[in-house]
Amino acid sequence: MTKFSANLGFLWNDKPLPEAIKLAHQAGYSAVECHWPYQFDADEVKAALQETGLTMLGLNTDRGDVAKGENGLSALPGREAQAQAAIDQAIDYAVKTNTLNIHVMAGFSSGVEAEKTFIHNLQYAADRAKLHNINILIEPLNHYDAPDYFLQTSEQAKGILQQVKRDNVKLMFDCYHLQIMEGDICRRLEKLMPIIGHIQIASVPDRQEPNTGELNYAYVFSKLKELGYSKPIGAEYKPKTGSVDSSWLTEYR
Ligand SMILES: O=C(O)[C@H](O)C(=O)CO
Ligand SMILES: [Mg+2]
Repeated sequence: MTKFSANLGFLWNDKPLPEAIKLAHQAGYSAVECHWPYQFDADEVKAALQETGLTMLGLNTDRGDVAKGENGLSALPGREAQAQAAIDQAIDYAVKTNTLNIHVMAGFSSGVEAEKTFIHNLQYAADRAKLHNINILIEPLNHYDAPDYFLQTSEQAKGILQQVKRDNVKLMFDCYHLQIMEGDICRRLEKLMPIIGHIQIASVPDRQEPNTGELNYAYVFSKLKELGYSKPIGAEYKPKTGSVDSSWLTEYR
């Protein structure tokens, strides 16, 4: 049976996070994940997780000054202090809510110095997260939604992970972004499985319910089953009608 995690950055994101967790549980999700939970009291989030029995699979580091267009800090040379403060904040929240993974956001940058900075900040994050059994994730984003984002492909991510040299830093394989940037999803899943920490889905190209669009997720899920992947898959999509309808879940379970 394929299990799914509700991404509460997109699903029920008009509700307070503790309420969204309960709605995800009622809708039949096996886990939850979020984007930036920091405005919500960690104790209340933890209580909702305990009440529902759901696990929070992931949260993101702060993006920086969003009004100025920032989308992460960890690959920005000269911003190490802020990037590491964002990592500390994420670890603190993850510890309080028993969250399993932290997505360290790179930001808009490019070049050798940006890569060195990203690797250095990832090592900082990995060593601190390890003390709490938390994994660090890095995620390539597609160049339509996040033009000039530092990390754009799984090949680039693999090279970064080889240089970071920490076993608790993994790839967040978002099928939506990687279908747009590289395609060949099933072969890539197979090849990259040893370094994959979490998988996310949405339809391509509209980023809506996964049972529409150019990617055949029934086939992708059968491939994941064949590969022995049994963790919940992150449903990170924008509901077509604006309100969440999880009836697509029954097609894949
Ligand atoms: O947009 C995504 O795919 C993400 O997973 C995210 O964490 C925010 O950029
Ligand atoms: Mg994603």
